[in-house]
This record gives sequence, structure tokens and C-alpha cells, in this order.
Amino acid sequence: MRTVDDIIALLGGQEAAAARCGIGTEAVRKWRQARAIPPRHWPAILAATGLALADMPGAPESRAETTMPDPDTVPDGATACLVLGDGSVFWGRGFGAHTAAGAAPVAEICFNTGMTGYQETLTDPSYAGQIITFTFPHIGNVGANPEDIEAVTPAARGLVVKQDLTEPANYRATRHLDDWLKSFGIPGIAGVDTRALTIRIRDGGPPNGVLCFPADGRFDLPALRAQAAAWPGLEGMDLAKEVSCRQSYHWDETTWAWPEGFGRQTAPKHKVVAVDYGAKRNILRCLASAGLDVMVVPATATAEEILRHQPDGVFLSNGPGDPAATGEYAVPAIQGVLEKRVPVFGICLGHQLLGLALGGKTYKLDRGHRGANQPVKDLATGRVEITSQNHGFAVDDTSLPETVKVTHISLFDQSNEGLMATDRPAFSVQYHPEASPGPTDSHYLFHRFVELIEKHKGGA
Ligand SMILES: NC(=O)CC[C@H](N)C(=O)O
Repeated sequence: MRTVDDIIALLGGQEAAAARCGIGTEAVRKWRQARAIPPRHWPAILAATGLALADMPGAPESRAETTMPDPDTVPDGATACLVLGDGSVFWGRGFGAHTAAGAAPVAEICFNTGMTGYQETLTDPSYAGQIITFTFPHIGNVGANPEDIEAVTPAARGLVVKQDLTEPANYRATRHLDDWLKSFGIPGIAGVDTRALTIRIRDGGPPNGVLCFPADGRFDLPALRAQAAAWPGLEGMDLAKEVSCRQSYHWDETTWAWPEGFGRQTAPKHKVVAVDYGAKRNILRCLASAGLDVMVVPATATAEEILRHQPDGVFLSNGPGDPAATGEYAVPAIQGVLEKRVPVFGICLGHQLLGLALGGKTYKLDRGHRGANQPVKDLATGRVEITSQNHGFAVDDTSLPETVKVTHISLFDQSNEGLMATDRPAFSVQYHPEASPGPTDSHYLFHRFVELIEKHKGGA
């Protein structure tokens, strides 16, 4: 690494440096004071001097990390690796559970940009079949607790982080994240250049990969490469059946509030059946808090089985995998419910399945949306909501029949984020109004569902 003065001298002095970077001499004086050069000026300096990025004063130390693409020899300090389907290898330090010989988890590698809620994210059943790269560095900072879970068992197959797990410092923490992961057999890898991995996912689509953290420190790279390459990918994969409940059950827990914690529902007004394709608990809590008596039924429930409960409304949950594959059993059931004109509300996978049931198509996004700061526009009001999202598939707007209106779009890529039927009481959103983790801008949708039920009950 060069000093600021070295660089200024190489550029020909303060005035020449300013001219070559297109800035004032005052700015160059500030470089001297700060002993660092802001990264936005680096490209001009590199072009003018032929120096390397690592020569820049203030270049982050991360360049010295163990992560290196592609080496077949295990670098010093590396105890785990992430092997992608194209054969490339990210080395790092393992944490959580060791992977058994020949049984390292293989999955789609996605990234999540959320700055909070890693425990909710890891337990969101929609992450089945995925290894999550967290772009936020402080994973582990609030430990783990028995409340911030979206399902009892984490669905994600592994996690990739840059920094070693942060020590827990939160009054609600009952365990270290490392311990919690071990107890569920989930491996993690730290020391990975998650920015490089994220850019790769963003530019090339989500790769398949294997996360290997062997207890004996032995890596069979050819076998891991073959395993990653052979995995068929999420397209065409129905995973909802795997994470859904086996039997129907009643739900009455309401949302968390400080200092009481979770509540219990009293005197619900309307009865809904929630079809569990991999439902997050906080969705069920939001339904219960909105005054709905919730009966949860398995993903494979038929229209007849759903309607047998005589619901005032039917809720279609989030869930993992490809909606088109799940639709094989879900679509006929949803169509049966729609035929009876029972009000329907869907979230995420439930939204995609409603789209299919109404005659639309779904497709795999080049870039999935996963994080807690995704802007969505409500086309009716023009209002922008900051939303929590986690999806890799989407409803194709252009495939929807005239009786279906697009209600919301993503302001990141204009893809579909919501729809409503104009000839039946049914609507849905691609994002997660229940948050957990994330902002609560969209909680109003649960009340919209109640209003739709009440309108319908009133004979509308
Ligand atoms: N959160 C969800 O319900 C995800 C839906 C679907 N599995 C997708 O990835 O698009």
C-alpha cells in the first residue's frame, strides 16, 4: 500500500493530482489530512499511474482474507469451502455444524441484503433448498432465542458470511448463533468475500453450490464439484410439500409487542383457512391479530377439504420452490375455492399460485429479491412501501387475463408485486407484509383481507 504523499508525488504534485482527478486542490489537501483517498477517486488514479487497487491508501484489509477463487490447495486457515456448479471454490472458516462425509448440503446460492433478522430469515421455510449469503457483516450480534423463529426448524441449508460470527449482545439472546446452528445440523462459512459472491449471483444468476465443512479437514474437490454440477436447481422443484404441516391445526398466537411478548387471540370475528405451503409464523400471527380465527391445513389439501371448514376467507401462504411445480396440486384446490367465491388472500408463493390459478404464468427471475428494503409501488394510490421480500420466481404480468389487475410493482426491476381479480374476491402480494424481519409499511393488507371478508359476508 502507498501513502497519500507517494500517490500525490506520482501524479506530479497537488495541482496536477487535482487536475488529473477532475477535483479541486482543496480536495487533495484533505486527502493529505485524512491520510486516505476516497474510493471514488481511485479509478482516475489507477488510470493515471498504473498502480494496483491494493496500492491505494485506505484500501480495505479484506484483500488479505482467506477467500480465493479456484485454488485446489487448501489455503492456510481455511476449514470450509463453498464449491459452485461451475467448479469455482470459495475458501473460508467453517462454523455451525460440520458436514458429514459425502453429505455436504447442495442448494441454490442466494443472497439476502437485510440488516436485521438473520434468525427469522434462516427459519423462513421459503428458504428450503437454498444456502443464504448474508451481505450484512454482523451476523450473530443478537445471538439466537426461541421466539424469533418463523418455523421450528431452519429451512436454509447453510449460510455464507464475511466476518466471523459476531458475539451475541442482546438481552433476549439465550444462545450463541453457532450453538443454535450446530443443534440443527446447519453449516456456515465465514471469511468469504461476500461482495464478490453477491456480484457474481447478481450478474450471472444464482448458482448451485455445495457447502463443505468437514470435521477431518479433508476436501474431495472433484466430488464436491460433481455434486454441485449435478444438482438440478430450483426450477421445476416442488418443496412446499416437504415443509408443510402434516396435519391441520388451529393457530391463535398474536404478534409480538414489548414488553408482553406474543399474545393470545380473544374473540376472533371471522374464520379463515390458511393453506400452509411453508407458512411463516408471523403471517399466522398477523392473521390472528387482525381478528381472524385461523385453521392451518396442509399444502396438499383439496378444495373440498378446505371448504369443509366453512371458511369466511382462504389464505395462501408463502413457501419454497418453483410455483409452477407446486401448482400441480395447489392450482386445482385454489380454483375450487375461487369458484365458490370465497375471499382469497395470498402472500409470495401464495401470490404466485393465485396468479397461476387465475390463468397467469410464473417465471424465474434473473435476480431474486431478498432483503428488508425493497421498494414497491401501489399502482392505485402511487404510494411506495418499503417491503421485506424473499422470492426468486415472479408472476408474468403479460400472461394475466383481462379479469386480473396488476396492483403493485417492484421499483427495482418493475416486476409484478401484487394482483387482484376483478370478477372474484381475490388479491395477493409478492412481498411479505408480515415483515419479520423487515419494515411494517404493508401491515394494512391484513386489514384489507378482513374488509374483503366483511364485504363478502355482507352479500357483496
Ligand atoms: N417467500 C416465498 O414464498 C418464495 C416463493 C417462491 N419459492 C420464490 O422463490 O419465488
